Amino acid sequence: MSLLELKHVKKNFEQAESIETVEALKDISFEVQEGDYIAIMGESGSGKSTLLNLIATLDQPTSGSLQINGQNLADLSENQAALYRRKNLGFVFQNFNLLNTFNNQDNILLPLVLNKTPVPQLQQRLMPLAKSLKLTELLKRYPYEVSGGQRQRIAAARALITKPQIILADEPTGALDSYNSELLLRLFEQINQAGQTILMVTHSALAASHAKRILFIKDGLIFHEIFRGEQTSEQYLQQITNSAALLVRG
Ligand SMILES: Nc1ncnc2c1ncn2[C@@H]1O[C@H](COP(=O)(O)OP(=O)(O)OP(=O)(O)O)[C@@H](O)[C@H]1O
Repeated sequence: MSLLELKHVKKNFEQAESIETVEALKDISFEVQEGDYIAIMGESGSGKSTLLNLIATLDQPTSGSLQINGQNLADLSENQAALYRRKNLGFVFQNFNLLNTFNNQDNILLPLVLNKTPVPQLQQRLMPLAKSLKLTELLKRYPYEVSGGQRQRIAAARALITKPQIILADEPTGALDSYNSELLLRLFEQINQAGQTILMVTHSALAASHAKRILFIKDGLIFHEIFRGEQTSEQYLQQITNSAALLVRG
């Protein structure tokens, strides 16, 4: 059984100011296996965030189905969906909301505290993650005392600390310089090798080249798909750049 299965997913938005319906997703079908690392690329407005929001149960499809571990997401009540999100999903989104009244360490630990994780486990989970993201020195400081890139790394640590089965990342490196991007992508690779599944929306060919598989979305449809396979990093990056160019032209 696939971890995630989307069948003929369609999402329309009615616009308040217009009689026209926006067909954000027209007919999307694909499967995700446990341990996959998938990048989703596409022009602005092609439907990437809409797709991620449906998988996150933050929105419902107009038609079609989404199943996770064989469970149809449409059958979940609001409470069950909230529980599913907290237990199974980690969100690494650009608009990180860190709490300025908590120091960085408490911000990262918050999801574990909410899950009532036993206190001895808190530090055991925190320390390796803080080390990989080079946050150890910043733990006692407050979010407003660190840089934007550091804040984003803290938000990523908070999303990853529960070891979610699926990580949903929307432009996780969008606001990061190359040093911070590299740290985050290296961590994504490590946790993927350890078995966590990642779906990452990105505009960056370099970020996408860390994924094993890339879906190119155009006008609400999957336009093209590529796999890393046995290619070298250079060959893969070239293939991504060519595919992205095709997306604009095709
Ligand atoms: N809540 C909404 N109401 C109306 N239209 C929407 C809504 N959300 C998205 N859309 C429209 O759906 C289409 C897809 O938007 P989406 O945000 O999924 O694109 P995207 O590929 O993530 O773009 P970007 O790369 O710019 O973030 C766009 O035409 C957008 O204007």
